[in-house]
Amino acid sequence: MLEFVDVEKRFGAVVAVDGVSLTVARGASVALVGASGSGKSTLLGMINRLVEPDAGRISFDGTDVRAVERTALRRRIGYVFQSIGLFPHMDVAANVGIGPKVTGQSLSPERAGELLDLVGLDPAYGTRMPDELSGGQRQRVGVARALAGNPEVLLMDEPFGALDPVTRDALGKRVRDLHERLGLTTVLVTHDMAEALLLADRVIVMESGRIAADETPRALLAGAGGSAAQALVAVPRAQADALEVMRR
Ligand SMILES: Nc1ncnc2c1ncn2[C@@H]1O[C@H](COP(=O)(O)OP(=O)(O)OP(=O)(O)O)[C@@H](O)[C@H]1O
Repeated sequence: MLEFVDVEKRFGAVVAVDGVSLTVARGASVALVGASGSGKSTLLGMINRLVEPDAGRISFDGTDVRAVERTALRRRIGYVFQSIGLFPHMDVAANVGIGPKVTGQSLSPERAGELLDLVGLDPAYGTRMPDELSGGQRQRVGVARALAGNPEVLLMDEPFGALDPVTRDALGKRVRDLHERLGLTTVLVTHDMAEALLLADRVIVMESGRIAADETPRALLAGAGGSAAQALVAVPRAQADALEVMRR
């Protein structure tokens, strides 16, 4: 579904993405993890042309993304990010329908309601204004908005970063469920290795713009992936061990 071939992106002297080659199969659920500044968001943003590479090629469903018009590409690729950026003067239903509206279509209230239901929000929230929602509810609206164009791919950049742990867990599970039900190909950027291990089928660890490891959660938990990956896995493992000791 997605292919990167020798992709490079520089910002002045900084090499944000340094010769990445990668394929993502249709239906895969991939997490991108790594330290701050390792190039995760830049790599993600090149898929829907928020960021243009300096070298290399990115294909979506077999076509070079540069050959696809940006609005057409973004209809097929839903995008959710941390500061979700709902339009404050538009109600929730209008915010959910903003993508189709940009391409000259309109979303019926029924469809907006269906999308809200899909992300676990009461369809009656469609008439609320964004400032009448909690942070978690706003993120759910962001996911509904990303799904409004029936995308094949869902890109998520730290979508749960600002949420409390309980809401974060619930929304993570909901997104994983939607991934299955809608047959999406999902790429999730997260700082949280535990989240990556629990939600994705494949975990890619970025380090200084390169792929340091590309493993299944099971392989990572069994010790694969090298030192950078294992340093990240050590954090949730140590927490789980500490809790287990307290329980005894
Ligand atoms: N628009 C930009 N202009 C200049 N430098 C940028 C820009 N976007 C990213 N960078 C730089 O590129 C590098 C990679 O940034 P990127 O945001 O991709 O990392 P990240 O792994 O997603 O980090 P974080 O986890 O903190 O979001 C960093 O050094 C960053 O400062």
